[in-house]
Amino acid sequence: MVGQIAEIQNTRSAIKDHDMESFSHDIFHRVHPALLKWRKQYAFGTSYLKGKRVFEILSKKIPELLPKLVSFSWIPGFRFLPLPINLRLWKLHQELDSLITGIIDERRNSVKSGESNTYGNDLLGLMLKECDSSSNFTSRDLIEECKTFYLAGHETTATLLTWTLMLLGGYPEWQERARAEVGMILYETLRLYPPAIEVIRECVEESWLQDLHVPKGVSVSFPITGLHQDKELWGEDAGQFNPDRFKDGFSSACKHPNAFMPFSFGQRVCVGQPFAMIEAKVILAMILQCSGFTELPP
Ligand code: HEM
Repeated sequence: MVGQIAEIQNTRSAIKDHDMESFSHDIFHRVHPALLKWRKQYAFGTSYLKGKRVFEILSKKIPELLPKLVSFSWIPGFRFLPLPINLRLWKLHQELDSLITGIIDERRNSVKSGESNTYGNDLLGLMLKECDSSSNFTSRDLIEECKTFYLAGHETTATLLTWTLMLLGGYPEWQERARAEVGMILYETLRLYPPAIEVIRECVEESWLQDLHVPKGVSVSFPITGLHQDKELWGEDAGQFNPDRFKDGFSSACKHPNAFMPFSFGQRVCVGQPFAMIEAKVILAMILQCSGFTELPP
């Protein structure tokens, strides 16, 4: 039992750290050597080990400072004061910028030096082409987009997989069915434990949400977890793990088509959604194929 939990925890830390070397030993090598080629395909054309410090800053170092920063956020102009916490934050941002600039420059230089004749067709290559051909997409935008992708594509899928393994440990009957119905299981996990627990939107014009007045400029938070576990929308078993509710698609799983929104909705819907689902399905299929874990302790 302890071993099974340790396996889940190890998998989480392997996924979370994006330490693809150890991850490959745990998962790829034990499953199918043909899958090893996937280790070479990255959005930024560089190994995750190179991006490790970027991940560390975005998902550990900056979040560590957040509680303190939030507690001072009511002081007008606080973020501009050269206090130790702000200095630390600015330094981390500087380091982040120079790491990402390094990755971008490396790609630019490979074309300049003739080592390669195109920027390539991965995410960074496509963004670089856009940056060179459009005045609307500046080098600053490029750096910020890279940061968004590093952050948005990292913690979310790892969290989804962690909760999926937790739930499969708690509901062993679903481990067998998972081989055929992995999609439903992932959706049900996303419903119960959405990695993004809320989305925030600024109201650009005075609006009414039924009888709730929302003045222009006010930020509105949509609590995704609350929406996903609302009994009025999902029925009395809203708090239970029941992937079967998705067997006929989203529309029949719930009373409102937009009540399931782990990837948000509308114009700013997650651009990584199809990628994240494929990534999660492949990793889960590989884990199920090679792991022997069955039940979690009561
Ligand atoms: C289970 C995995 C994931 C979940 C639950 C998730 C969830 C979300 C949500 C809720 C948003 C909207 C945030 C907002 O509007 O405030 C979002 C945006 C975004 N996501 Fe994901 N995401 C996941 C995986 C990924 C992956 C793998 C990538 C990249 C490879 C990615 C890239 C992005 C980007 C770039 C945005 C910003 C889109 C925009 O503002 O136009 N996400 N994601």
